[in-house]
This record gives sequence, structure tokens and C-alpha cells, in this order.
Amino acid sequence: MTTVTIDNVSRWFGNVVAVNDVTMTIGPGVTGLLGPNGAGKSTLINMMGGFLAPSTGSVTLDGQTIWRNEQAYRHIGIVPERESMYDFLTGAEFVLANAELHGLPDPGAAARKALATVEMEYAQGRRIDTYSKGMRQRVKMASALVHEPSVLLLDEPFNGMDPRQRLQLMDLLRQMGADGRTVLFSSHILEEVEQLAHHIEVIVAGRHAASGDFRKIRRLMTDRPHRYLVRSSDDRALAAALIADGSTTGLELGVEAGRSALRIQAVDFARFTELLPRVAREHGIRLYEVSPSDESLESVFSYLVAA
Ligand SMILES: Nc1ncnc2c1ncn2[C@@H]1O[C@H](COP(=O)(O)OP(=O)(O)OP(=O)(O)O)[C@@H](O)[C@H]1O
Repeated sequence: MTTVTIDNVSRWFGNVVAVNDVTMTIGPGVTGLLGPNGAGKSTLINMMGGFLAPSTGSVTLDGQTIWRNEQAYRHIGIVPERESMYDFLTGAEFVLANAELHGLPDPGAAARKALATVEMEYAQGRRIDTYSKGMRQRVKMASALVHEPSVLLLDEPFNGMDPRQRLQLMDLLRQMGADGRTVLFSSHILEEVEQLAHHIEVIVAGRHAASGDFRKIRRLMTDRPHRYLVRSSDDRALAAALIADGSTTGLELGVEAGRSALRIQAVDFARFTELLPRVAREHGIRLYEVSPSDESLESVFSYLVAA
């Protein structure tokens, strides 16, 4: 069982709509769920993992409803974002407890295998409250893997990891994807998703914004209009020279923080970044400042939603 289908799903908490009419299908391989903080990623993952019921719509695994369906739970492993664990247990005890909860025939062997998979055997006898964040993450991962699920869901798994731990986890997830499992992880960092996911789903403000491979998503993000604030030795002359070129649409001369400035909207990002210094040079204009004025992640994502 490997395909999770989210069909017209919404989930609200009181009057907060966390997920708004989302439809997507997650199949074998590694998928990245990308979106800014508060976008609804955890809510979606929790619905896929059977922790939460959708308010409307359906979340299914190979056609079977996931919510309150033990049969489906046997095939799903979930690594939640939250940090609280049973800190008084050792890593080995924590993973074993989960193996027993699943009713596995040989919980001890399953726990040892899962701890070996995440390379935590060396610290399995220590209490969890002595672990670093990366070690806790790996023990959570072992506990999610103990019943060898075909679907693995991870909520912001790279948070707080050092670069080496990050690479290790990436290798492990890649391997699982290559073995034909369905691996879905959430992140708010495009580069992280790019390195790992063969497929990306973007969610913004509870809504499904885009879907595709990272080249497509990257292109959607860089092809949007970019806004810049420019200060130069002669803003008026610079504006006149730029108007002649089609890669800028909006040009506005004004005063910003008490000094004159030029606001520019560029439609062709690559062309504009090459054009601006060239035009300035050709007209003997000095550039004092070029700063993007809408580079926040939220604005990039909002653009995708509006597109
Ligand atoms: N149990 C809850 N009760 C009330 N509101 C909630 C609850 N869970 C989530 N929300 C709200 O739903 C929205 C989506 O939250 P969610 O945690 O799913 O987003 P996220 O993309 O995972 O963000 P983050 O990366 O910050 O965890 C937010 O506005 C959040 O405050």
C-alpha cells in the first residue's frame, strides 16, 4: 500500500481554516511538502498519518480511509515535529514500546533493526533526555520505522540537525524512496526540498499552490515579477534608460527614508540582473544600492498562489 490520496480536504480548528480544499496524490519515491510557517503542512501530515480527521473531504491509502483504520495504520510511519517524547526512557525502550504497540511478532528484533537503520545503536541504552536534537530525531525515526511501513511521513525532519546529520538522513530517505516506499517530508526551505525530493507539493495559507519537480517549482519562483529598490547617482536618467528595455514594467521615482530612490518591477529576472549594471555603466551612473523589496518567502509563495 503506497498511494495516499487527499481529495477536496479541508480542516478547520474553530474559525481557523488550516487546510482549505486541498487535492493531491502522493505516491512512491520522495516527495517534499513545501510551504511557509503556518501554511498547514503539519495539519496535512497529521491527517495522512491518521492523527487527525479531515473536517470535509477524504484522506485515503490505496482507496481505504485512513482515519480510525487500523489496517491503514500498519502501513504508515509518522515522525512528528513536536519535541515531547518519553524522556525518562532509553532510546531502545522507546522504540521497543512502539514495536509492542504495533503487536509485532518479535518486537525486540524489530526495535534493534530500526535502531541500526538510523545508526543509533551506540546510544540506545542512554535516556532520551541526554540526547542531542539530532539524536532525538533519529530515535523518533526508528520508532516510526519499527513496523517497516510502506508510507513514511516526516514533519520538518531536518530542523535542528547539523550538516552531517542532515546528509545522513537525506541518504536514508533517498534509499527508502529508491526502495519503492512513499516518503513525504515537510519543509519551509526550498533548497532542502530541492536536494532530496523528486516531486514537490507547495502549500500556502492552507491552499495547494503548485505541484511538480523542483525545476518547475524553481522556475515558477524565479519567473515571477521581482521588485527592487535602487539608489544611484542619477535615478531619473537611470529610469529613462531602463524604460527603453522590455524587461522592466513598473518604474517609479520617489523618496524612500528621506532619500530619493527608484522602485523597479522587473518581469525577466535574469535579463534585468544583467541589464541594470550594464545600463548604469553605459550612462556613467553609479549604483549605490540595489535591494530586493519583496524577497520574503511568504511573498514568493503568495505569488505562486495568485498565479
Ligand atoms: N490544534 C489547533 N488548534 C487551533 N489552530 C491550529 C491547530 N493546529 C493548527 N492550527 C492552525 O492552523 C494553521 C496551520 O498550522 P500548521 O501547523 O498545519 O502549519 P505548518 O505549515 O505545519 O506550520 P509550521 O511549519 O509553523 O508548523 C495555523 O494557522 C495554525 O495556527
